[in-house]
Amino acid sequence: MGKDVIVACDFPNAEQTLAFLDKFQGRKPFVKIGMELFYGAGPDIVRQIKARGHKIFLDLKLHDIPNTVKKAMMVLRDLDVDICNLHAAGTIRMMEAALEGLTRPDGSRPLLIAVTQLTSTDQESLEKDLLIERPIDEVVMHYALNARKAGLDGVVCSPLEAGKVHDVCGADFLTVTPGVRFADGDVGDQKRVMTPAEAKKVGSDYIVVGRPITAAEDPVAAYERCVSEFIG
Ligand SMILES: O=c1ccn([C@@H]2O[C@H](COP(=O)(O)O)[C@@H](O)[C@H]2O)c(=O)[nH]1
Repeated sequence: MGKDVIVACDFPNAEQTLAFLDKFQGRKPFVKIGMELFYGAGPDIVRQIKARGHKIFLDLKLHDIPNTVKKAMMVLRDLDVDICNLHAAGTIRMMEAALEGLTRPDGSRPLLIAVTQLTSTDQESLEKDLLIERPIDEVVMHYALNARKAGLDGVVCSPLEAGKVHDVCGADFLTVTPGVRFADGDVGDQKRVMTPAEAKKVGSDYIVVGRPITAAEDPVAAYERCVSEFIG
């Protein structure tokens, strides 16, 4: 898998999502299906988008006891997506169990990546809300190393941490980075952000972009702007 822009399709139902993807007329952006769409439209939305030829990152961020996560991954593996994820905070054992569950009887599986610290978290909320009194990038590196130890393929982090994750975990360890905004854009609830051009400079493998594209007056032009800044 090479560098790419993943579009977060945070819509409440299949109709709005498919109408949005229709605007791309023949282009097949890499699609992220998150909780809103998956819970609103059900698993069939994965099959519908896959059948249209898109790659899919299923962003359900599992976080539970190892047995429950393993069993849930055994269900998700049959959806045939390209990337699945979970929270690294669930422990190394939970991540190992997830990997076991996601692996099909023939040995194949989607890529599995771990959320380190949500890009809506900053140093203040880390300390005050979560009582984690270490620098946020240190926490991200610790969770990334745990994910690598568990055998995962990479992490979700801010582009701010992508370079250091590669230094610590290796160039092949994937960095999938939300928290991306245009220089002239609204940050919203995101806290650790970079532009697509900055994410390219620091070596993010994938940028995940939602509202700057989905809420744009011309979503296809906004997508093209991301592609040209990030990939060139
Ligand atoms: O740390 C994380 C993990 C996941 N996300 C998801 O990415 C998109 C970002 O959407 P924007 O509209 O570009 O903010 C969204 O679906 C999040 O659930 C994240 O932002 N940060």
